Amino acid sequence: MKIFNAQQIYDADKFTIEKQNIESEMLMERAAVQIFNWMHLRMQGAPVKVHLFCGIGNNGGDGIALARHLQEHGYNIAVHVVNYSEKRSKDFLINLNRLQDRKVWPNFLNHVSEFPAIDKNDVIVDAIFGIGLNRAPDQWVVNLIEYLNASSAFILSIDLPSGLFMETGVDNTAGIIKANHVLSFQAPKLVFFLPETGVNIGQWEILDIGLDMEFLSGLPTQYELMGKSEVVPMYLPRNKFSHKGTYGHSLIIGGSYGKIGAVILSAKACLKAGSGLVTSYVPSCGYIPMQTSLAEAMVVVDQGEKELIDITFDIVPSVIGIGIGLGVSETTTKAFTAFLKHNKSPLVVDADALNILSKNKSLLKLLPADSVLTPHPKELERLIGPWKDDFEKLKKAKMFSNKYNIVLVIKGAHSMVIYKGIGYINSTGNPGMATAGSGDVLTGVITGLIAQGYASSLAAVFGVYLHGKAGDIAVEDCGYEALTASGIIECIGKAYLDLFYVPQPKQEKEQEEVEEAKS
Ligand SMILES: NC(=O)C1=CN([C@@H]2O[C@H](COP(=O)(O)OP(=O)(O)OC[C@H]3O[C@@H](n4cnc5c(N)ncnc54)[C@H](O)[C@@H]3O)[C@@H](O)[C@H]2O)[C@@H](O)CC1
Ligand SMILES: Nc1ncnc2c1ncn2[C@@H]1O[C@H](COP(=O)(O)OP(=O)(O)O)[C@@H](O)[C@H]1O
Ligand SMILES: [K+]
Repeated sequence: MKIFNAQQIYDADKFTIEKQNIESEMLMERAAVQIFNWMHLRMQGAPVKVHLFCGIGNNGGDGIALARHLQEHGYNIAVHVVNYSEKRSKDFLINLNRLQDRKVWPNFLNHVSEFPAIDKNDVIVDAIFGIGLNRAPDQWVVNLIEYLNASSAFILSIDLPSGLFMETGVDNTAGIIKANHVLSFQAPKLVFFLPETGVNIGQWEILDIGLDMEFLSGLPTQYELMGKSEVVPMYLPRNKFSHKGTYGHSLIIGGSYGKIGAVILSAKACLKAGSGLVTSYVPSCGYIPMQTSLAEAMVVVDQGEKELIDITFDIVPSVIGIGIGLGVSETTTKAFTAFLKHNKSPLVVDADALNILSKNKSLLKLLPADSVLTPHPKELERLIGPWKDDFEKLKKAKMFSNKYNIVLVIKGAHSMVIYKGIGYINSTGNPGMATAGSGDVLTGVITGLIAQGYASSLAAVFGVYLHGKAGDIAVEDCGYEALTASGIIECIGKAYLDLFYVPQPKQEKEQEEVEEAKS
């Protein structure tokens, strides 16, 4: 699913209005009706107090139009206009008049107003600012936002939580609504997925307000949300007459004394992802643990007993995953440097190999084109330097990826793959995956996909999706706390199966169950 910037949404609004030959307030009406239906379905006329806080732009207009529908259906509403500017939008005014025609008189708030009392059981509709916020809100509006956040009432934000900018970070985070639920128009917004801004969003949902799909699908975007329908076409089906050589030979290089487990996890995940053959390359102390815990993998040992000192081997791997459990000693750094100088295989670089690259930036140019780097945020900071907010982080990450011609996987909740200026945002995964070794599993999965012939950028996007989906499936049986990296590996197979799972219509399923019970 494409993620649009504010200008693209305004352009789509304009195009739709012209093509459908409608007034702009019709779009606002569609938006308001959709939100009303959403609320009505859940509230079923309940006499809960609904406070609508409406700005004076079109986001506020949505709120005012919604108030009319709620009032017409007998809901207990209070409308507060957050009067932060004289420049009321045309459609806001149209809807304000319609509301006043129905004898609903909003409470106009300004910098000297006392804020209305709100009970924790009330519902707040946040229609203060939408995608049009272009400077920090005045202090009294920040105070109001803080007041609403502190109320403990359920907050439903329209389009996006007020106070978030579409294309830059926020200095004063006190001025951002903490939404329990966001109803966003047409497509999710980038800020929903970034760690600094995403924390303000509980759940989000998309409402279709009928913006022209042809126009939207023709827009080039810098970000894309990758769900099942985006990744299924990447899947490479297997050929009946294939053999293990068809699916490549992965080499997993890493490990040091006390960290052989990382290589075991990675190699196991690589096999489960479908690599035809897997060899691990470890210091000699890793020989027995590798051979006893993973029968399917071959093992080549380094001359070093406790760490890698000379990375040489006589196999020709299709792809190499390197860095897990490696350590950053001077000896290993030398061995890694020498390896990079003669290596010709595609690389997936993780963990300590990234840390060595960060300390020796001149090595970056030795990476083969389209190598995949998988840093978590701390490793990323070591590679690209600090950032002032998530938007600057993305800008720097894109520059880094372009400069070295690499695929960058920024790990975290909603891991993002950066490649050729585009950010592919992952939709799977859960907080149970914040556990030791889950990154090692990801390295194995991506390596295993490249071995099978996936282009490295596709392997990164598809691999991140599968890894997260495996975590989502695994967590269903054990809960967040008990999820382990091994648990994720066990569900890689189910994550593949899920790609092609089509839920059965309920009736059909029930019928089958009846037949089964009869027989
Ligand atoms: N026809 C349309 O364009 C539609 C727009 N929709 C709504 O319109 C919203 C965007 O509306 P607007 O562009 O009017 O913008 P907003 O309502 O988000 O912002 C209000 C206006 O206040 C001004 N402003 C920005 N920052 C300010 C600040 N810190 N202090 C004071 N004033 C500030 C801006 O000039 C902006 O136009 C969307 O988020 C969505 O909710 C929906 O009604 C659907 C259709
Ligand atoms: N809250 C979360 N939601 C979704 N995925 C997560 C979350 N926390 C961590 N992950 C995933 O788990 C993995 C953790 O990797 P990493 O930090 O390298 O762990 P380790 O070094 O222990 O292997 C990444 O793929 C990341 O995206
Ligand atoms: K809002």
